[in-house]
Parts: sequence; structure tokens; C-alpha cells
Amino acid sequence: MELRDFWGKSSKSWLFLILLFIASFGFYSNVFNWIPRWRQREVSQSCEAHHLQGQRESPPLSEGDCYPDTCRVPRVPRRVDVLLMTPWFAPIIWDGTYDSAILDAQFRNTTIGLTVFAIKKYVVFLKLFLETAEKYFMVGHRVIYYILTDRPADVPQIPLQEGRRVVILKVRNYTRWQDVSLHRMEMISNFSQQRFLHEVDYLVSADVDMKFSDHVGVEILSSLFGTLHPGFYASDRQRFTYERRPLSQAYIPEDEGDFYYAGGFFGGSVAEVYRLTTACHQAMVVDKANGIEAVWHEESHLNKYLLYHKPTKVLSPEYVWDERMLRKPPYLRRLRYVAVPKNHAQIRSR
Ligand SMILES: CC(=O)N[C@H]1[C@@H](OP(=O)(O)OP(=O)(O)OC[C@H]2O[C@@H](n3ccc(=O)[nH]c3=O)[C@H](O)[C@@H]2O)O[C@H](CO)[C@H](O)[C@@H]1O
Ligand SMILES: [Mn+2]
Repeated sequence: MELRDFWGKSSKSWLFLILLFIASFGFYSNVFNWIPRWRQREVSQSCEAHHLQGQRESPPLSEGDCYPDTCRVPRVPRRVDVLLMTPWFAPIIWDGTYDSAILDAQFRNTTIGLTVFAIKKYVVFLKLFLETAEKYFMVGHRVIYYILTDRPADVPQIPLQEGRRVVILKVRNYTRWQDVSLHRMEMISNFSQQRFLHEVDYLVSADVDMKFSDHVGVEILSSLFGTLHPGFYASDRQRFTYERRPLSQAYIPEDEGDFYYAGGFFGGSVAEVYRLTTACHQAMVVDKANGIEAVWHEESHLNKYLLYHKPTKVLSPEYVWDERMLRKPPYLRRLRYVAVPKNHAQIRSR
């Protein structure tokens, strides 16, 4: 059969060839589409690797390494076993809820002031506090340790990483340990105005009889943050040890209260910490004039303040824990800042 006959007679074959052409065109155009997709998948796999490293607190990756939408958004970690948000939409910070790589980049040019009081015998806690802070607290960021003490000569010298320094602020002492603890608010308030406002972006106030035992980084930073007290994070509000006597400025009625916050770890922007510490100090002055001292001292006033000035972030008990007093529930994956055992009677005596 001649070729002309084939084209002429077999219109079916004609049709078949046209269809074959269309089908193969479709196939190859898809193949060409796949090539960039393969490349993209390679990039996003390398992003995942970076991302996982990020969760292990690696240095931040550069923005140019990843496509923002494939790298960042779909990989947001989730927890379903703990409360992640307050009713006023403040995040509650638990392990597995944030990405250090993203946050470290966001807070790249931030200076953090860590205020810690070491009055009288409490200077003995400074060495371990500072050594463990160097290992775990705001690593890779600028830090000023403000050590408020009546015994500057007893402040230990420890080697510091680059971008970190110690500032010793001499303060008076008080005979009663309760007064030492209470007057922390007044002293932070005064120094905020005098220097913290000009020297740092955020302030963190911490107890000294503690040590850092895992990462505490910029994920805690926000305008105003408090920490869930490890003894009460699972309790009903009726069991919170708020001040219940109406005579005190720290009074909270039985049917009010969100959380019970720990006195030993709170902070925020310097402006907010200044407002908080000034308000708590003024409330204590009024209490003193009325001959009353709140049941848990400045912690009671802190709780009152944070009830009516809602914190913008809340830290889980990972950020204040006591291994001797409490049994760790399975959902508490990390212990970041923990109590150092102390003999209360001995350490609090003059
Ligand atoms: C982890 C935590 O949430 N701790 C709180 C808790 O008790 P604590 O039993 O942890 O109180 P504490 O003895 O640690 O005193 C609080 C802090 O005041 C300083 N200090 C105290 C006495 C002294 O002689 N020298 C000295 O430097 C020191 O920084 C110490 O860490 O309740 C206190 C109020 O009752 C405070 O609210 C603490 O922040
Ligand atoms: Mn303490």
C-alpha cells in the first residue's frame, strides 16, 4: 500500500497518530515541570535538616538557604498534651512549640539584662548560677548580668563568652530574708530608671539559689512574661496561695485568678518591668503602713499585678522546677532552671 493510500484510507490511523502526539506532548510538558520540583524538594529536605538542627539550638540559618514557604510554615511544631495558649491569647512556652532558628534571627540585635540578688550568705550560689547561665542562658546573644549584692568582694570571677559581662551593683541588706526578697522590687525599679533603660532591651529577674540545666533562650522574651509556679500549674485556682486578706494590696478574691506565677523568674521589656516593679513596691509600702505583709511576700504582689496586667507570654514550669520537691510529669520534657538544694535555716541566718 502506497503512503498516499494509507493517509487517504485510514482516517482511524490519522486520528490515532494525532492523539498519540497530544498525549506525549502532555507527558513531556509534565516531565519538564518535574525538574524544578525535584530541585525544590532537595532544598526543602536540606531545610528540614536545618530545622531539626535549629531545634537543637544550632546557629540560625541564612534566609537565602530556604524557600520561606516550604521551609518555615509547614514545619511548625505542635503539642497536644499541654495548654499552649492563655484565654487572652498569650502563648505558653513549652518544649516543642517554637523554632529557635527563627527566634534567634528575630532577636539578633537584642541585649538582655539578667538581674540576680546575692545578699549576705546567698553569694555562695553565684558561682553555679553564673557558670550554668554561661552554658544555657541566651547563648549567642548579648547579656549583662546585674549582680545586686552587699558583698561585692565575694562575687566570683568566672570566664564569660563574648558579648557578655558582669555588672556589680552594691545594695544594702536587710536583717529578715523576707525583706531582702520584698525589696528586690524596689531595687529593680530604681535601677531600671537609672541604668537598665539605657543599657538593655529586656530584663529577666531570677532567684540566685537555682541553676540553669537546659536551654533558656529568646523564646521567653516578650513585653511582659511570668512563669507558672511548679507547685501549682496543675491546681485549681482555689488552691493557689494568693494573698486572701482584703487588707493587703496583694489581695485576690477566691473566684479570681488565672495562674499562680513564681516569684523567681519573670521579666519583659525594661519599660514593662519598670512598671511592674514600681507598682509592686508601692503596694508593699502601703501594706507596711497598714501593718500587713503579704503571705508570699513580693510573689503575692507579682501575682496580683499579673492578674490585672496580663502577661504577653507565659513560661511553662520547665523554666522553674524543683527536683527534690516535685515529681516530673511525662509532658515536662525539659528542666531548664532548677532549684539548688539549700538549708533554709542556715543560709537565711545572718
Ligand atoms: C523559685 C521561686 O519562685 N522562688 C520564690 C520563693 O521562695 P524561695 O524560697 O526560693 O526564696 P529565696 O530564699 O530564694 O529568696 C528569694 C531570693 O532573694 C534573694 N535573697 C534572699 C535572702 C537573702 O538573705 N539573700 C538573698 O540574696 C536571693 O536572690 C533569693 O534567691 O518565694 C519568695 C518569696 O517568699 C520569692 O518570691 C522567690 O522568688
Ligand atoms: Mn529561691
